[in-house]
Amino acid sequence: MDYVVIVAGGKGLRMGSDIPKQFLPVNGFPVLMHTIKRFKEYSTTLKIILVLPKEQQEYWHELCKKYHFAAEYQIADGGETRFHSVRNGLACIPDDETGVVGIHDGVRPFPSIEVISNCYETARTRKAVVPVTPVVETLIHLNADNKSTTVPRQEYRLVQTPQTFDIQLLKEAYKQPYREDFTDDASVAESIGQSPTLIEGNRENIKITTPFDLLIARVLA
Ligand SMILES: Nc1ccn([C@@H]2O[C@H](COP(=O)(O)OP(=O)(O)OP(=O)(O)O)[C@@H](O)[C@H]2O)c(=O)n1
Ligand SMILES: C[C@](O)(CO)[C@H](O)COP(=O)(O)O
Repeated sequence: MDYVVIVAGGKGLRMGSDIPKQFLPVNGFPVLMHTIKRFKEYSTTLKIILVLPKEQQEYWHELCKKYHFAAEYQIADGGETRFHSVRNGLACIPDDETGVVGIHDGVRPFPSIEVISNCYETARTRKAVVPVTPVVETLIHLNADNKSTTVPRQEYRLVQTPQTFDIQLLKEAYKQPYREDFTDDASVAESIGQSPTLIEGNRENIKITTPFDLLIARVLA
């Protein structure tokens, strides 16, 4: 069985809005509804686990009623960091389950169906897959004295989600204690020795982080 854990347990501090950014409207619907719809379009049999802050779950149910949004999913509680939220989501998958699990940011509403499909299919053989895009501007490194050095941008990639994994592999990786450098799921898998296969992401698959990103999302939707 394949799963997606959609993490929407964050506070959205950089957005600075009263309600967390995953609930803000983009062209008539909350961001998170766009995201869930994308995965339902990809597959009607994919099991969806939605991670939400405990204190926002009632609000989410009200939004679903208001927007007549009906989808089948299991809800898990958000944690202190993204790592903890993912771990809570993974705990909903039976321990002996086989298949692929994708971890996706609730605030990335525009992964293409082609990228989602490529992530899941590639993970069946490669076990850990990450969609990336090239760096399209000049990149500099700042040292401790704020001195800048231009670095070869072809050696870097921008990382997106969904990141897809063999279920048993990712469950094992998430048994580790939290570390600050675990900023995504590939970094957690890497630390148990599994380097990811990189595939091409889609540039519209932005992470809505700041008010500027919300403007872009309203154009892309
Ligand atoms: N404790 C957390 C923190 C983040 N996330 C989720 O991880 C994704 C990417 O995180 P980010 O963009 O950093 O979201 P926030 O943590 O909400 O934003 P900020 O860092 O600005 O507070 C988001 O879908 C967010 O809801 C989560 O599920 N649980
Ligand atoms: C997981 C992620 O979306 C990959 O780009 C990203 O690292 C999450 O962002 P955060 O701001 O570090 O939570």
